[in-house]
Amino acid sequence: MSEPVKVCVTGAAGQIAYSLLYSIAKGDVFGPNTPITLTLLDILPMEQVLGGVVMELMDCAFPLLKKVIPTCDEKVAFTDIDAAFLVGAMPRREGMERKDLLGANVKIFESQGKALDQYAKKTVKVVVVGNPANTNALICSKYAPSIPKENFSCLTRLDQNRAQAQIASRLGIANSDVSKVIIWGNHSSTQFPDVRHAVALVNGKKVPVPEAVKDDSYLKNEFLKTVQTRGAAVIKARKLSSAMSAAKATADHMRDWWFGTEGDNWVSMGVFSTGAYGVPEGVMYSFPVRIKNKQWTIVEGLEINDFAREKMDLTAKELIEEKTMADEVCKA
Ligand SMILES: NC(=O)C1=CN([C@@H]2O[C@H](COP(=O)(O)OP(=O)(O)OC[C@H]3O[C@@H](n4cnc5c(N)ncnc54)[C@H](O)[C@@H]3O)[C@@H](O)[C@H]2O)C=CC1
Ligand SMILES: O=C(O)CCC(=O)C(=O)O
Repeated sequence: MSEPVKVCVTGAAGQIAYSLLYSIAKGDVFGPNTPITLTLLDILPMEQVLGGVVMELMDCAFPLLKKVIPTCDEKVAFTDIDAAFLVGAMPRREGMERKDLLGANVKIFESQGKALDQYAKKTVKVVVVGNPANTNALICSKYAPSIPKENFSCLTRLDQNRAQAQIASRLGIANSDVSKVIIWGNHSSTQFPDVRHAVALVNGKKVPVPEAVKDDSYLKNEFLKTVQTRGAAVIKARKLSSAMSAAKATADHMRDWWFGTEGDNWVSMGVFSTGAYGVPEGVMYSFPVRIKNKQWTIVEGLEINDFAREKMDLTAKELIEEKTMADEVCKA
């Protein structure tokens, strides 16, 4: 067996972590032969709950799990880690937009950015889940200048999975028979779920999704709205935000970053924009990426029509506004 991968999960006493820790410890993310040591960060009032999570992890008797360290200290949580799942943040409640969380959550990511900068390996891979995820990831990276910007990302895989599942259900095919769905932009209700380049396997044949669905109006309206507002719909129904699906998507995100994407397939990740597809530089924007040797590259050359351009610009505008607000919060 190889050396253990050192993994930190923040918000470890919360609801997403409850599912995510199971997946990580079982080997779904770093592979079935990779031992893991876990540091679990949460805040002091959650210390007792965190203790319960540690007991349960122990009682699972996972073969790969070598050590579990619960802590409320960022130094202990981040020292020498290889991968960070930054989940810990306040979730929104009914009636709120995710950016309403900026005031409360952005400071967490300023502090954790500084701590990652000081204590984590420079090769650490960071996925930010806590909302507003794109802007939190941007702030975290800003305050960790010694770690390459490419090592920071935010979760839009849940939106990708939602879009994929909607199309599969519409076509009556398996989820795995839909690929190359793209999420552009912010993990918010302005995101642009784009299936113009997506492919469906129908009766053994690969067909472009728009051709298979045969309903442009559905794809431009109902489908878009359903994916954009899925988080709010779950909150309305559960009175709690998505957790199982968020954990599954987080595990998918890091697994693909760790092991790479297959063939010419791509996945969506929020990453630092350097201007691809006319997206403004300096925001964390979700793009289609291919991954090799733990490095992502944005898929080039996809055609952007007027409809897509408008949607992509709208979500970029929101991210620029969030960035300004976040910088103000950090200055205060
Ligand atoms: N990007 C995405 O696709 C998704 C993002 N989310 C977001 O993930 C975040 C967590 O959601 P849940 O687990 O449902 O919330 P939760 O409230 O169940 O758990 C959050 C945990 O974070 C902890 N926490 C708060 N401040 C912290 C700090 N400074 N350091 C470490 N831990 C801290 C809390 O004590 C709590 O245990 C929320 O912001 C939610 O909106 C949720 C679903 C999907
Ligand atoms: O919608 C929210 O604010 C919480 C969970 C979330 O981000 C989602 O379900 O997409």
